[in-house]
Amino acid sequence: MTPSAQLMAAIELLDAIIVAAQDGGAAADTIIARYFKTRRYAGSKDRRAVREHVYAAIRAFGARPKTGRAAMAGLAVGNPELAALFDGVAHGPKKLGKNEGTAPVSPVPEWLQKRLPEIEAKAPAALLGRAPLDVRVNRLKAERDEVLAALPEGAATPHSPLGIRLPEGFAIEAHDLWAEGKIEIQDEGSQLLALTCKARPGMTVIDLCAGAGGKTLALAAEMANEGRLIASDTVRSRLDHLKPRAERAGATMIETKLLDGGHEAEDLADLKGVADIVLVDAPCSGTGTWRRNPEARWRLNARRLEALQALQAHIIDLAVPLLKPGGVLVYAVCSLLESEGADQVSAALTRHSSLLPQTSLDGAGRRSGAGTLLSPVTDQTDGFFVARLKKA
Ligand SMILES: C[S@@+](CC[C@H](N)C(=O)[O-])C[C@H]1O[C@@H](n2cnc3c(N)ncnc32)[C@H](O)[C@@H]1O
Repeated sequence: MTPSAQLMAAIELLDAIIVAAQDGGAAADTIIARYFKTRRYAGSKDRRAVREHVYAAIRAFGARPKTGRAAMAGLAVGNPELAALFDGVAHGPKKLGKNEGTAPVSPVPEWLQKRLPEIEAKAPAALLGRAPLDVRVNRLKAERDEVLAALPEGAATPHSPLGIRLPEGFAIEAHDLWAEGKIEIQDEGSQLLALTCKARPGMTVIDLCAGAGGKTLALAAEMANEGRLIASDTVRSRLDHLKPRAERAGATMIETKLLDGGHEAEDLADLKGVADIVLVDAPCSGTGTWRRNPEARWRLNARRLEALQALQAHIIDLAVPLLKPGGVLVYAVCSLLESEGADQVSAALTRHSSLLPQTSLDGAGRRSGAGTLLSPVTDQTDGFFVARLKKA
């Protein structure tokens, strides 16, 4: 493909990604993969170049652009090399009109800028930079020193005792260590969050919003496969992904429980009062994970955020009755917004007088209300809020 044809492909893809973000359709990565499936003539260099255009636009524009052309024309402002690719020849985009293109204003949507903590609001570039590749050593199968010796490209993560940081783009899934289940791809922030649960062998632990089980696997390793570990979620396909991952990791103790959204309390009735720990890794805005998922900014709006906050409170209320006396609720969101973190916990403490906040995350992050906030700006992890609440 010529460079201008690559640009045209990026414009077409951005059109599809913009519509999908607006209508809750497929993720950008899925749209890109589908696009190239039907265009076998595009080689790996073409794919890389097109992807780079697409993600440069997604990272630069906090607010969703109107069209793919508007996005790329905006990026071309002050970039004569890119502007020259609007050459009007076959398979390329037509020439830029006079004054066409508005440069991106901010990588953070205006309505969200005001809601971010000051530290993050002042450093939007760090929220949208490229994330390193972190892996967690699976204690069920290996020790960190042994894995570090086999991975000279890696370095121990600063906070998690199980983490190894690799250069961005490192092909870890092609490595024997991954195939053997000795390591799992997991951001250091997620690792710390799982460790904050302090799950131990013999305990009963419920991972209430388990998804595909990233944290469940970490909990199984902390529990050395002894005790009870229940992974629940309302989406079957997510729980289905957990099975092969658990097999690879040698995590044999996990029970899965599919919940019927809206009727979760009935589905969880048999677990009332049994849990030493309930982890609520709640659905959220994802404002802490823009480095990996920058397109999330184009999907979020104030109404969606409000709905997520209501769901978070609902799931906390489902979790509390599952705790035994002395049990701990660990509430977490991959968000930097106080409304989903500190405020959510403060409201939960008001609703549930049996809960008492405990210290979470020694040595990493900063205090945020009754919990701790990890941030890409100050901790070089994904952004996470986490709080430990003990039931009297
Ligand atoms: C942040 S994700 C969890 C990620 C997962 N813990 C991990 O480490 O990979 C939130 C999950 O909550 C699930 N969820 C949404 N509503 C729920 C509900 N009412 N009860 C339980 N889980 C729910 C979503 O399907 C989603 O998988």
